[in-house]
Amino acid sequence: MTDQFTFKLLATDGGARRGKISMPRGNVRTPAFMPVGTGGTVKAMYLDQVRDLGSDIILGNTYHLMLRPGAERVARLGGLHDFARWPHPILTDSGGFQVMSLSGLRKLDERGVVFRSHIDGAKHEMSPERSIEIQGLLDSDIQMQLDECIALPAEPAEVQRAMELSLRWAERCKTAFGDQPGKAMFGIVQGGDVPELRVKSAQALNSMDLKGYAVGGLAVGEPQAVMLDMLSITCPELPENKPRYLMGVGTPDDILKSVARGIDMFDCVMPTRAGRHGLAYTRFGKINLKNARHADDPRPLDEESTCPAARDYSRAYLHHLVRSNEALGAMLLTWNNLAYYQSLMAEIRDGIASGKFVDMAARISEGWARGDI
Ligand SMILES: O=c1[nH]cnc2c(CCNCC3CCCCC3)c3[nH]c(NCc4cccs4)nc3cc12
Repeated sequence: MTDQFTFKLLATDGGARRGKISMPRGNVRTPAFMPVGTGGTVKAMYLDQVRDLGSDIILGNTYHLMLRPGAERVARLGGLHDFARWPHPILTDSGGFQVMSLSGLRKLDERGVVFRSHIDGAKHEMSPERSIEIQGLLDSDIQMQLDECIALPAEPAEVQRAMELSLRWAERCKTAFGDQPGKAMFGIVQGGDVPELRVKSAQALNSMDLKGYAVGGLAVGEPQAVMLDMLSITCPELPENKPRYLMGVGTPDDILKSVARGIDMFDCVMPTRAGRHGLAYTRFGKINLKNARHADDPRPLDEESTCPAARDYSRAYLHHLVRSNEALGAMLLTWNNLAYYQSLMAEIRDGIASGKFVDMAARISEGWARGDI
């Protein structure tokens, strides 16, 4: 048990890192995949299942929770951990990214973002200070700075403006967060696909001596090669004794290639959202259970999996559930997908610890390419 927030680098293998984040509510083995818990729940899952799959930490969704049921109400009810019955670490985002992608009428300026709720149209103001206050009311263990993430491609001048605004907001978030020993506030590196802006953003955040660093502004429409190039430029500028979180990433292939470039933490809606849309992630690649070719297939998704959803149900049955829009279809495929992602992360952690990351990554990628699934 610890009352501090610490990161320990346990092993490296090329650019890949094996580490451990220690917090009062528990430890996070890195590289880690963080399931997205939107309204304090990972959709279509019980949180006990999420935990049993090997998830050390989940994401709380600040934008949704501040609108409904409200951050002050969650605080009155004891904070998000008690509210959702998840006693382990929670990382909350600032809410800013979803304001930009979910809410209607919005205005962004130096003070922050003014927007209308997509639920009832009510007007809300989100400043860096208010975002940190909300994340504190949720009793979040890792809080994210408010930032401005712009879609790519974008004009370099626009990339620079958003990056410099995000740096000023990082300072304000650091001040608002203050000194909370068992918790962390992570800065977010911006700079789009412009190398010198990425370096400038990383170096400026570095000098703020934060407890962790996210790489933002990626997986927003650019090709994977551009994303990977930006990681190769950004990660070396970040302190090696602090965790690095690549926001919104990604596919299993994205994760393998990003771990190889020094990333420790990932979040992505893909495994959960895809599960609700009939898509199964397996070690043989993706399988779309909506496809009629599965209608008579008695095989499970993966008979060697330890996850019942992958091992015990025929593809024919899963196809039937998905085609009939049965809730159990979404439940079983979400369960399978998160189990696959967490098994991939466990294999990655073992590969790094045994100095076999490159061979392991090659073997995993060949499995996806096998086809005939
Ligand atoms: O610079 C960024 N700053 C802040 N957030 C970002 C996010 C959201 C990460 N997941 C938040 C979760 C919080 C809890 C609820 C679910 C989201 C990104 N997601 C992506 N790509 C995936 C994308 C998803 C949608 C459009 S692009 N790039 C991102 C870049 C940034």
